[in-house]
Amino acid sequence: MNEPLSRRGVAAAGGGEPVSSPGAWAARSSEPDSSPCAPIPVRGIPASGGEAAQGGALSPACVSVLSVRGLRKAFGGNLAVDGVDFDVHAGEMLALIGPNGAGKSTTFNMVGGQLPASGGSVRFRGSELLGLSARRIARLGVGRTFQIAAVFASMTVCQNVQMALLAARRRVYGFWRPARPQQHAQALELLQQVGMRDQAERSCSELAYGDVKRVELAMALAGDPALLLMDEPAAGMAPRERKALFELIRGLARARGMAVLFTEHSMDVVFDYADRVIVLARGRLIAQGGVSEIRAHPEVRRVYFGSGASFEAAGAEPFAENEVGS
Ligand SMILES: Nc1ncnc2c1ncn2[C@@H]1O[C@H](COP(=O)(O)OP(=O)(O)OP(=O)(O)O)[C@@H](O)[C@H]1O
Repeated sequence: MNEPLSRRGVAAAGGGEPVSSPGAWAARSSEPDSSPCAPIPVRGIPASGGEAAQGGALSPACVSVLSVRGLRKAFGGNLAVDGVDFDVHAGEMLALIGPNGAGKSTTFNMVGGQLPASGGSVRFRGSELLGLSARRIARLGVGRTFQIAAVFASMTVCQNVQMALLAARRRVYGFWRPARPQQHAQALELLQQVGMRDQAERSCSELAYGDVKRVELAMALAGDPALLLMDEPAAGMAPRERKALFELIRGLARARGMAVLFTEHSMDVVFDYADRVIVLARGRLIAQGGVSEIRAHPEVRRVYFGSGASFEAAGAEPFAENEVGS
């Protein structure tokens, strides 16, 4: 586990063979806003091409990092997640949206190992995740951030990232001192990537909320994840701040070839930053596709607005208008 902070190659689903380095991915992806992948057809939902997906075969860079099939979760008689299928690809920003109670958090928690599934399969780079602990899943290369950023307020920015590096390398706390110079340099490198290098020695308690979210992102990157799960990363942030955060996340996804699966209630960021969108309602996947397809999708509009309205009319903030989301 002493590998350098530079990114790992991305391993193929099923085989574990590195097929794409981030450098190679960046070279192929000269258009930073273009989606890396065409959609994969999944059970029950036609794979009508996303904007960047028109016209043919999948790009060689389009490696499925996560494959979810038939995922289910029952809470007693309530089927919170009901046979959900989707893929997330290297370098891709995939948004998981849906009204309150749709099953987004439940899905996230099953993928991240916080919640046992009732059925189905979650394969990460070919390995089954269901049944593994959250810690084990993290060590396989699945990073996670939470709605409420989890940092130690009493520690400096750099110390927080050093702790995350130690945890990622399975070092016990007693190794803190000997490991410190190396961890410090690596922490600074990560902080550079999230634009927080110049605040490394500040206490986290002094930071603006947007900066705390950047620190949390640097901590999630300490495990060098091939997949990052972000549960409402921009919750509680002002529009300008959340756009800046999503610019950063998308840049990191592209540069590292890192797949990002995120939930978000702010439709402006979903529509601006997602390569593809999957939509849950009452535990079922009702649509998947590119942003413009999802905006125009009759079933999606129906679950968000009833009938008649549109995302455009609601100013891309349907939940605020309709009080069906947080
Ligand atoms: N621990 C639990 N025990 C029982 N029912 C639960 C539990 N967690 C979630 N549920 C139920 O599962 C369904 C899906 O909830 P979930 O939190 O996944 O939805 P969500 O899409 O994340 O909603 P929100 O946007 O409000 O966060 C809801 O009906 C919810 O009441």
